[in-house]
Amino acid sequence: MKNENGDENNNQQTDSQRFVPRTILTVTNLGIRRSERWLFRDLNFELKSGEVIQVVGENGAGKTSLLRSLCGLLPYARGEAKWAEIDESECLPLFLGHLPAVKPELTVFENLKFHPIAGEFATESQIEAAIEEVQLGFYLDTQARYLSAGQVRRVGLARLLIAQTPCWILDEPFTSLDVDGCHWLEGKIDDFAKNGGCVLLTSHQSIHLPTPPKLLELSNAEQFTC
Ligand SMILES: Nc1ncnc2c1ncn2[C@@H]1O[C@H](COP(=O)(O)OP(=O)(O)OP(=O)(O)O)[C@@H](O)[C@H]1O
Repeated sequence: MKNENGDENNNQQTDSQRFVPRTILTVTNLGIRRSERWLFRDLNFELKSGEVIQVVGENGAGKTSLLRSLCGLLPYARGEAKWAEIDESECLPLFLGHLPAVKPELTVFENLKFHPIAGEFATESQIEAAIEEVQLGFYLDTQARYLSAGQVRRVGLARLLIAQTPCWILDEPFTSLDVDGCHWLEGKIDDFAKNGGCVLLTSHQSIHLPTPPKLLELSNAEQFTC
């Protein structure tokens, strides 16, 4: 895979690395079909600790379908997606979808507390700290229905701060974020990878990290009917 500059890239592998690298996800000959069409048939890649991979491609190329399949939300038609074994104290992976899955009738706090993956091991003070960090402290007990689109996105992203997982799967996580929010999220992704996390994400915008993400390209041109 190549980075945004077109160079071969072993990103996030530095001398100051503070973790033992391991392969978190191995994708082999993966194929996904929607209706009567293959989106892709032979996708192969690995996601390792410390890596950030950005899935890119035109609208309809299959980026969301890929992420949802890897998280078990959409069946794939062929091939294999194998996750590493993880510690009991971890869960795998944390998926934030294109829509942030924030329940409007729950408060900001409750949306974190009752999230089945992120909320499982988090204490109340960790949840409150996460809400402060995404600048929603004032809205802690406010029902999410009263938040703006960017604030709803921030509730979803706050889950990243409390989840005990080595892997984030993020579908268009920058959607609705203001400029400061985008910078903040880029910083969080960079920190997470530097500390041994791995991130697979889609974004139609360039992501500015000290080491550019690897690019995984999907193409409409490879789609065909069957
Ligand atoms: N529920 C569905 N049933 C049938 N086909 C679907 C369904 N959802 C998506 N598709 C088709 O699958 C293809 C890939 O969609 P997907 O959402 O994965 O693309 P994407 O690369 O994420 O696009 P975008 O950049 O627009 O978000 C599209 O052609 C779409 O029409």
